[in-house]
Formats: sequence, C-alpha cells, structure tokens
Amino acid sequence: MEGPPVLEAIGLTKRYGDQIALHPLDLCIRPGEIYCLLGANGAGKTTTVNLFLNFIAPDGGQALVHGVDVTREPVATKHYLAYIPEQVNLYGTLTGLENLRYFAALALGEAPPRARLLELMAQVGLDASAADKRVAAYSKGMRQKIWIAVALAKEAKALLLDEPTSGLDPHAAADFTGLLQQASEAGVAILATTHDLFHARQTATRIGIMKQGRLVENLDAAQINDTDLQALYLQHMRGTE
Ligand SMILES: Nc1ncnc2c1ncn2[C@@H]1O[C@H](COP(=O)(O)OP(=O)(O)OP(=O)(O)O)[C@@H](O)[C@H]1O
Repeated sequence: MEGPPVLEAIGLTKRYGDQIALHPLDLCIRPGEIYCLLGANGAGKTTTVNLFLNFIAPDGGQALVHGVDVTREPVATKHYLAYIPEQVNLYGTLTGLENLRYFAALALGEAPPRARLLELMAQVGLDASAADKRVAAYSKGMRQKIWIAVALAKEAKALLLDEPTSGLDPHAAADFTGLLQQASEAGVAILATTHDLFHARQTATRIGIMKQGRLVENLDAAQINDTDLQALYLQHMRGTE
C-alpha cells in the first residue's frame, strides 16, 4: 500500500509488574491496509490497540498516529482515530440518529445537520426507519454501524476494532466486512483484533499472529490460504496453553 504510515509502533512495550504484556513491537499500517491481529487469550492484542488509543501508557517505545506520538499529543491523535470496542456502547433510550448526532457532535465540535446524518446512516446501510428506532432494539451489527458512521463523520484516518465479528451472525459479519472494505478503499487504515481466522483471511490485507506478547508472524493475507493460516496459527499456539 502507498502513503506514509497511519499507525506505527516503534519498539512499543508494555509491562504489568514483572509480566511483559507487549515485548518491543514494530508495526506499520498504511492508508487502506486492513491489519488483523490474531493470537490466543492474553497474547497482547488488546494491549496493542489500547496503546494506540492512549488508554494505557507504554513502558517503552512509541505509538504514532499519522506521525504523531499518542502520549505527547493525545488530543490531536484522538482526532485521527475512531474506535469500536467489543461491547458497542450507545445510549439505548435514544434512536440511532440521535446517538449518531451526539457522538458526531462530540467528535466534530458541532452536530451535522439531519440530512447529513441520514446520508451517513444510509452509507453504513441503516435506512430511515432504523434511524428513528431506539438503539435498545438494535442488534450488535447495527450498533457497530453507528460507530462506523461516526468514523465517517469525523473522517478518521484510522479505525481500531476489538473483536468486531464476535457475536455477529455470518450475514451480519459479511455485511460488516463489506463496510471495512469500503473504509479501506477510502484510504482508512484499519487495525482489528480477532479470534476469527476465517474472517481475518477474508478481510485483511495483512495478518499478524501474536504469542505471549510478541508479534511472531506478519503475513500478506493474499499469500496464504485458510488451511495454511490455520496450520501456522496452531503451530505457534502449540505448547502455550
Ligand atoms: N490491567 C492489567 N493488569 C495486569 N495485567 C494485565 C492488564 N491488562 C492486561 N494484562 C495482561 O497482559 C497480557 C496481554 O493481555 P491482552 O488483553 O492484551 O491480551 P489479548 O491478546 O487481547 O487477549 P484476549 O484475546 O483475551 O482479549 C495478559 O497476560 C493479561 O493478563
């Protein structure tokens, strides 16, 4: 992919007491790349995402977003980022449109007009009837779409996702993959953690495998098939349980 890195880790390290959650990590994700991070529970995937979000402070190295260090300029880097957590939090008593208006206003400093909000909803596949429905009645896939719409509204350069397909049925997962691909085509750099090898292979341009806080594979998704990816993954995980 072309362009300077949008997400870059340089010797990025995190420890909790004596335990190293992330050994020095070097990673570079450019515009339009979809990078899926695989690994067993506790491998360091969420730690990596949380360091880019500046939710936790590194013990060494740097996390850069669009060339800016997240610990030195947290407000500037937040402006470039959109984040979709595994538990997609929205206000259940508000409608989809009201949630989008609220979160887009927080990101932009002012609420976009209704017509723009409806346009954003349509872009992520939520029609006018969904827009006026309370979010308490939304599926997880629909709630994720609101956050994608927020990312579109703020013209985020990077999208970070934790376990985006967990709890989605195959149709909703495929639908969501389509949205990630659209964002990637628009030049957004995407970093997603997942346990879903099949989804990673289908969606990613690159796949990283983490093991005990280290990135042990950094693969071109086009160069590996499902069977070989599964075999490689299991080979790395063997003996770590
Ligand atoms: N707040 C914390 N305090 C202490 N240890 C932590 C903390 N957060 C994470 N860890 C440890 O850091 C390591 C990496 O955890 P992390 O959550 O990044 O793994 P993960 O790959 O995202 O796992 P999962 O697939 O279960 O989400 C684990 O050993 C975990 O126990």
